[in-house]
Amino acid sequence: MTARIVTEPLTAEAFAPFGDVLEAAGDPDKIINQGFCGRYHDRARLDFSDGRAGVSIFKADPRALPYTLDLMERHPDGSQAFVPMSMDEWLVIVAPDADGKPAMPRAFIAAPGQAINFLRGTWHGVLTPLAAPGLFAVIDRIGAGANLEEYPLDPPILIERGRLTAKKSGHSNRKD
Ligand SMILES: NC(=O)N[C@@H](O)C(=O)O
Ligand code: NI
Repeated sequence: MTARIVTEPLTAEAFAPFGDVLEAAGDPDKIINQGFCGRYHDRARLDFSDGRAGVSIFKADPRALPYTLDLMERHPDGSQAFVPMSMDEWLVIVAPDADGKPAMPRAFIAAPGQAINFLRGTWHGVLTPLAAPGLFAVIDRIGAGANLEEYPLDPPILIERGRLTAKKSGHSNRKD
C-alpha cells in the first residue's frame, strides 16, 4: 500500500522546525534607498561548517503533482536556500529526523514569491519546481566533502495536492 501525503500551504510557522520562509510579507524591517525599497533584513539562518557560502543557479525540470517521492537527502555541513527566479508556485518537501532516517515527510506548496532556507541537516526532497523555467538561485555551502546524505524511500510516497490554500487555511505570513 503506497503511503500518501497531501500538500499544505507554506507558512513560516509550519516550516520553522525545518527552516526559514523568505518573502516580502508584512512590514519590512527597514526602509532604504531613499524610501524606495523595503528591506526584509537577515531572514535566513545560514550555517556552514569549514566551508563558505556560495551562490549557484539551478535550472530544474518542472515536476507535477501527484509526485512520487522516492529520495530524501540532507546536508550535514550546511544550510541550503532556494530562491525562485520566477513568480510560480513550487513544491517543498521536508521530514523530521528519526534516528538518522527521515520520518514521515511534509509537503508544502510555496506560493509565488516565497523562497526557503533549509536548516543544516534538514531532510528534504530535491528541488521540485512545478512550472518552467525552474530557475532558482541557491545559497549553500561550498567546501570539501560531499556534504550530502541520501535516503531512498522504498516504497515511495505519493504526494497529492491538498485542498487547503494559503487563503483558505487562514494562515498568512503577513505580519501586519
Ligand atoms: N545536490 C544539489 O546541489 N541539490 C540538492 O541538494 C537539492 O536539494 O536540490
Ligand atoms: Ni539539497
